[in-house]
Order: sequence, then C-alpha cells, then structure tokens
Amino acid sequence: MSATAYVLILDFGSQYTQLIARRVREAGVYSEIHPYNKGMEAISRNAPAAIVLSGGPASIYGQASPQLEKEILSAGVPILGICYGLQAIAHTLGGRVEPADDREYGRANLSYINPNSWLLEGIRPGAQVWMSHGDKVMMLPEGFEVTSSTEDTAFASFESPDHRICGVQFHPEVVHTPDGATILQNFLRKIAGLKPDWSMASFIETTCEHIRDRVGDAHVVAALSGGVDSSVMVVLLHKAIGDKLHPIFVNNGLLRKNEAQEVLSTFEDLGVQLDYVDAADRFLGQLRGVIDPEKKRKIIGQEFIRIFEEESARFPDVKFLAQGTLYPDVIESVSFKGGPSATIKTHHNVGGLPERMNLELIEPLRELFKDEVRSLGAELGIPDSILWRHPFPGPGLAVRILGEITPERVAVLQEADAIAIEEIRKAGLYRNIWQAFVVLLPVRSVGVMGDERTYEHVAALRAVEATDGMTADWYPIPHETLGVISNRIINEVRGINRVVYDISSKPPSTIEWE
Ligand SMILES: Nc1ncnc2c1ncn2[C@@H]1O[C@H](COP(=O)(O)OP(=O)(O)OP(=O)(O)O)[C@@H](O)[C@H]1O
Ligand SMILES: O=c1[nH]c(=O)c2[nH+]cn([C@@H]3O[C@H](COP(=O)(O)O)[C@@H](O)[C@H]3O)c2[nH]1
Ligand SMILES: NC(=O)CC[C@H](N)C(=O)O
Ligand SMILES: [Mg+2]
Repeated sequence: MSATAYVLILDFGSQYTQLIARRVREAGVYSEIHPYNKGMEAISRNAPAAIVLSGGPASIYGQASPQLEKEILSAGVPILGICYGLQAIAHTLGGRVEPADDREYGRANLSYINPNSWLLEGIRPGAQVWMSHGDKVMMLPEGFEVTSSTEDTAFASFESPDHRICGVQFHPEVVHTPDGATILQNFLRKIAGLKPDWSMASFIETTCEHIRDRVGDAHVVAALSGGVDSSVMVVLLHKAIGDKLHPIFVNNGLLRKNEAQEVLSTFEDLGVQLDYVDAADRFLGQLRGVIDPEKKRKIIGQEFIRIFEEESARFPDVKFLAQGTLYPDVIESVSFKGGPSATIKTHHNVGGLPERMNLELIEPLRELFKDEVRSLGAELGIPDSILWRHPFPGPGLAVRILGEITPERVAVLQEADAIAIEEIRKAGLYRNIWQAFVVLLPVRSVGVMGDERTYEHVAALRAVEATDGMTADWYPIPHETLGVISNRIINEVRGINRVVYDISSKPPSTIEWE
C-alpha cells in the first residue's frame, strides 16, 4: 500500500488490537497491524505517518515481557501508547511502572484534564473512560506532562513536550469510552496531521495497483470457496489482473448439501470461469480415523495446498496463490514469539498451511474484518445473495462432525443442516444471524419412534450473532421455530433422534465446536 499514508499499529497482544485498526479506518485512515518487535522493520520498508502501541497482558517490568524497540521513539513519527503501550513508553524513556495497589477494571471518570493537552482537546472533566490494568505509571519520563487523572490513577494520560509522543492508560478504542473516537481523531488529525482520505473505493484502487506491481506478467491461481471472502477476493483480483487469474473451487466432500452445484451456477451467472476439482474421496480418505480437531485442520490445509499446486500446473507461469484470508483468521491462528496472543485454533488457510509451498501467497483482505469485506463487496457490485451468506469454514463439516468423519455421517449432517437453514430462512431470521448450523455429536441417546426403541446420534443446533466473528453471542431463535427445526430433523433425518440447542457465547466457547 505504498501510495497511502498509513498508521502502523504495533501489537503487544491486546484483545483489542483489531478494534484499534477498525477505529483508525473508521476515522478515514488506513492502518496495518504488525507484531510489537517488527516495528523498525515495517518503518524501514514503508514509513508510517503515525504509530499506535496496543495494550497487552504482560507487565512491562516483568522478565521476558515484550519490549518496545527504543529506536521507534526517536524515529520522528507521532506515537500514541494505549494501556500497555503507555506503560512501555514510560518504562523505555526512564519513567517508572509498578504493580498498582488498586487495580482498575471497567468504568472510570477523568476527574482532571489538562487544558494544554492536544490529545484530549474537546474532552470535558468527568468524561467516562474504560480501564483494564493492574500496573500503573508511578513516575513520568523527564519533560513529559500529565494530561489527565482518575480517582485511582494519577497518570491516566501524558504527552511529551512537543505533544508528538502521548499515552493513555484507558482504552479509547472500545465503545465504553464514549469520547474514544474524538481522542483517536485528535491524535490522527491534530497531532499526526493525517487527512481522512481512506475509503473502500481508495482501498480497491491501491490494492489493485499493488497486486499488478507484485504479480507482473505471472499468473495467479485463486482459492475460491464461493463464500463471502474468497468471492470478494476473486472479483477484486479479476479487476486487477483479468485473465491472468484462475479461480479454483475444490469440493472436499465436506461442503453443505447441494453447495457445489450452487457455487458453480452462481459463478457461471457472474461470468467467472472456474476450475472445479472434485476431491471428496481424497479428503475423506486422508481423514479416515482422525478425531483430533487440530489434526483434521492440518490435514485439510495441506490437502488444499497440494491440490492448488497440482492444478496450477494446468496454467502457464503460475507463481502465486490467492486466498480470502481475513484478519480474524490470522489473529486466532498465529501467536508470535515472546508474545502475547494465544493460538486458539489453526484456521486451515493460515496455520494449517504446509511449511514448504511452491506458490507465494496473495491475501488482499488480510487486514480486514468480515463486515468491512461485505462493504468492499458491495462497492465492487457483488450481489447480496453472495455477500450475506453465512460464513462457512474451509474445513467445512469436518469440524462439525465431532469424532470420526465418515461419508455416512457427512450425509446425515448435510440433511440436518439443510433443514435448519431452510426453516431459519422461512422464519425471516437468516440475515439477523451471523452464522447458523448443525453439529453432529459422537454421542447416542435412546428414543422411541413408532413404539420402537431407537439408539441414535444427538445433533446440536448453533446460531450466533456477531459483527466480526471475534466475539459472539448465542442467538435467541424463537421457540416455535426451534420446535419446527427439531421436529423436522428428527422425523426426516435417519440417524438423529435428539436435537439440543447450543446456548454458549464466545468467549468462553468458540463459534465452531472444533
Ligand atoms: N472449497 C474450497 N475451495 C477452494 N478454496 C477454499 C475452499 N474453502 C476455503 N477456501 C479458501 O480458504 C479461504 C478461507 O476460507 P473461509 O471460509 O474463511 O472464507 P470464505 O469461504 O471465502 O468466506 P466465508 O467466511 O464467508 O465462508 C477462502 O477464502 C478460500 O481462499
Ligand atoms: O475458513 C475457515 N477456516 C477455518 O479453519 C476456520 N475455523 C473457524 N472458522 C470460522 O471463523 C469464525 C470464528 O470461528 P471460531 O469461533 O470457531 O474460531 C467462524 O465464522 C468460523 O466458521 C474458519 N474459517
Ligand atoms: N490492558 C492492558 O494493556 C494491561 C497492561 C498491563 N498488563 C496491566 O495490567 O496494567
Ligand atoms: Mg468459507
């Protein structure tokens, strides 16, 4: 994205890092998230107009805690430290950070605001802010000025004499800090002098330019599932490089009922030529006897890549593989060294990739969230019927059949899932729900059907609401609809005699069961 002024966000492992990126984009400025220890590398590659240091779970004075690269502070770029980021600035410049006697979590109010503050311009004393810290700055670096305090925290924010380095102990990126957007705007506009000129339209333009530069005369194969992300990615790349793009759609035998036919006809209508690979036997063969969820994911990730490599031999000069990877796929799969965020599950398209791969990756949506991808898709003119499909994971029904995957179990789950979705659509709920599906449990229970004893599988219905999939709550489908779904599944699908409803949120559960 070399032509665009951007904000470099250095991630110290906060749960909110991705929210910072969003807020910056919402303020009309492009941003990129990099690991905390790769800041200088990013700066030397492409100088940012401003830097934000995220929060993080560690204590800056602790052994092996993620440290701020000292040169960042003298790079001449305006810097905003948030929570751990503020503590890192104070610690690195000779201030003092210590464990607090009174830890502060949740609501707090700024009892004092320094009228000289550039960052807090327009914010009134008493403003609510959201806190989440157990450590405190006890002494400021030389020359720095305190710009606000709460009852428990003397140094709730500070600024350097020239106002270009500042920090806030509270979290301006969360909605519970009502003035957070103003504070971030003050930083971006007043302190860093950035203009709000980033939009989805400019994203399309710069991304296309960037892809054309990178690809040159080479050809690109694209992994297309027919889902939201890869459909948007394919249309974007097609705009950038035209016929040098070869989308490949793989039937891994783990798709939903009739999905392969539907995807083929949708893209035929859109006038996009697909390379269709029916590899159901290959995937199901590899997965035989495997029950460990992480093993399933890795096997599927590797098999996908092998197929893409094999297929790419059918086209001339293929050097790249394009995928519809999004930011949440990355953050939940990767944990970088010394750091902070944990691996939750290996998304097949990120951590599931084999170590040696002959194709270079192109992932133009890697920094975006699903709702942003949907608005990008709308900007590209993609129909709502594609953009508003529920997300469906690449490993497909493999992570919804707990225990061993067999062709019979796949068929049972496909039927049950199709009934649930059909009834959810009929009830007019499809678009209110982020994702709904059925999970087949490796548990059997006793039932009675037509005076006969049955001993069959239990199915779980899951429906969640979310905006980006990073957090989610279970969706309250009305009892009447639940009743119809359960009734139809038990009556129409042989092999299931009991349906339960999953009422867990994420966290502490996840959306998929594996
Ligand atoms: N059956 C498939 N054939 C080819 N590529 C696939 C397939 N399934 C997944 N992929 C690749 O893996 C990526 C990640 O899958 P993921 O499910 O997150 O995205 P999606 O399918 O494009 O969108 P959605 O999240 O809406 O389902 C896809 O963007 C695509 O590049
Ligand atoms: O393409 C994908 N490959 C995967 O390996 C994968 N695992 C989870 N998901 C989807 O990601 C979102 C969050 O899921 P979890 O709460 O289960 O982690 C939900 O939308 C999941 O469906 C995946 N998508
Ligand atoms: N949210 C944060 O960044 C917390 C920073 C640090 N771990 C503390 O507890 O004070
Ligand atoms: Mg998908």
